[in-house]
Amino acid sequence: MGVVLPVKRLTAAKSRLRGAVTGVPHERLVLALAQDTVTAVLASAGVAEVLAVSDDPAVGRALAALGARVVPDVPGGGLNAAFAYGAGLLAHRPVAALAADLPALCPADLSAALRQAAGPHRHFVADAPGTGTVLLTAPAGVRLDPRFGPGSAAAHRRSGAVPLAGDWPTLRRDVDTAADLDAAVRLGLGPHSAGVAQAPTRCSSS
Ligand SMILES: Nc1nc2c(ncn2[C@@H]2O[C@H](COP(=O)(O)OP(=O)(O)OP(=O)(O)O)[C@@H](O)[C@H]2O)c(=O)[nH]1
Ligand SMILES: C=C(OP(=O)(O)O)C(=O)O
Repeated sequence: MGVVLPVKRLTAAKSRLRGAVTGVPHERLVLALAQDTVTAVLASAGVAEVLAVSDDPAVGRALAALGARVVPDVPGGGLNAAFAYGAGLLAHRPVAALAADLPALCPADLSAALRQAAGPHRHFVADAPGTGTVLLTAPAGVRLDPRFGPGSAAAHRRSGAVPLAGDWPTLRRDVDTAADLDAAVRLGLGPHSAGVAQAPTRCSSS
């Protein structure tokens, strides 16, 4: 499976999270979320390649250092354009589109979801509240057709993608707000976010 992760420019990304950790620059927190997400993805069984889509040079350097391939964003395209572009570059193999704001992600949860996503259909995993999407997959040669954004779980279902029903709490825990970050802290954070938020670490990513 090839995994595509989009990361906005750090100054603009995750605006609802701004100020969530007192004394920590916003850009540092957002980068740490992406670093922990990529670290867990790279440690997950079934992942052959990780492609980050970002225009931010600091994101590019940090994620490339972890082992991701990094390509620039689609000018003016937005989140779904970034996912579609990245998926197109990996279309020779099954593709997974993953939010880059999953700092509690454990490789075991992602690996289990990717195993269930095998087969001829597109699949998705809803976020913890059930309205958003954290993961969308497509078989090799099938258009990803991402519909991320408000109400994306219903939109992905309407588009024909099949919901995956596993528990996977660390996969479903995306972080958009300070309350989401608190919930992720309770699961245990990856090392980058744990350092930034001075919180406990999660399952081992290696
Ligand atoms: N490359 C790229 N990534 C994006 C874009 N928009 C969102 N993302 C990333 O997609 C993931 C999910 O982002 P969201 O939480 O939906 O969006 P956000 O705009 O960063 O957050 P808010 O400002 O709080 O709405 C994060 O990793 C973002 O950095 C985009 O236009 N291009
Ligand atoms: C983009 C999405 O979510 P959020 O902005 O809540 O991260 C989504 O769930 O499709």
